[in-house]
Amino acid sequence: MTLSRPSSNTQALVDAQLELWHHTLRYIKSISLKSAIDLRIADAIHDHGGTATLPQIATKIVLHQSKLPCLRRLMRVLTVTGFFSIIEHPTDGGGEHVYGLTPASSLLVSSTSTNLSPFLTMMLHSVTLSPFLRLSEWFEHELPDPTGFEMAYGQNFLDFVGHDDKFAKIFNDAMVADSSFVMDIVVTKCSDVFHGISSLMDVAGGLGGASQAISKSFPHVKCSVLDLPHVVAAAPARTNVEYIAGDMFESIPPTNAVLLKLNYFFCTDDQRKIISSHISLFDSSGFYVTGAMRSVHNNKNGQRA
Ligand SMILES: C[S@@+](CC[C@H](N)C(=O)[O-])C[C@H]1O[C@@H](n2cnc3c(N)ncnc32)[C@H](O)[C@@H]1O
Repeated sequence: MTLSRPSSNTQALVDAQLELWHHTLRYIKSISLKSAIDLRIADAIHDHGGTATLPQIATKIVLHQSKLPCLRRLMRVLTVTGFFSIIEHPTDGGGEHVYGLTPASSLLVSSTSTNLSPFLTMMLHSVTLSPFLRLSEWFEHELPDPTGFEMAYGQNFLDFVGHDDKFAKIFNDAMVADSSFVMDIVVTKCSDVFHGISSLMDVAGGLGGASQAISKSFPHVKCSVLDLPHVVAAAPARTNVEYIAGDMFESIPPTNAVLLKLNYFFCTDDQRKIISSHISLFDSSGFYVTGAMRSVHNNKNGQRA
């Protein structure tokens, strides 16, 4: 039996359907990544010397034996997307795929200082993701309020973190992971921004990971962290960093330079305006905002320095 070729119209229709499927199922990439993080597959490969077969991975993770074929399918997704590499293919005579780490999955190995798993865990958590499922509903409401997050939970992101101990731990671990990763790069590659300043206020600086890295590399900069009282109460003792309990929406203590690391990312537009108005009150020589690996340095007149 010979199959007749589809007409160009039919082909276009089927191509369009395929494109829709691709767009619709794109989340499989993120969900597979989340599974790899939760199952600690990168650790399993790393602990096995950097390369491992499926049965070797299976001995290092929590997996029901009956799910081994399913793990193989997950690894297929994760290698096709380039997240893990295939070092060796099985031969005709049998054998197993040998999997290895890529530069991206190397950043999920928990024993390294560049481990970003906690940050991805927070970003792929159902608390963070579920408001996006209601994005179209958010478009029905008049600006400025509520944000998508507020619509889903009745409070803004930072308040939610303050009221939910379990998510707060996930969130704080995420911030510590991000700080230890990014600050190593900031203090070595962007050191010029710290010259010529004598004090720095890390506004909403959490447990102070960023300030500690700055203080260690630039001892001439007096670093302080401003955060909410319950966060400051958990801050590490005996560091060169001063911890100040306060509310950034009430006031920000005067300082030579301000660091706002990741805060703008989580603030509403109104909250950003309040913070900016506090900062503009004092004679600050620097205003650093970091988020999504971008860094801005403005002088007090708003000009880029
Ligand atoms: C996105 S985290 C950023 C933490 C830190 N800058 C970092 O990058 O690791 C937000 C921080 O804002 C703090 N925060 C929330 N509301 C605050 C407020 N009103 N005043 C001061 N800090 C606040 C939280 O406790 C949390 O530590």
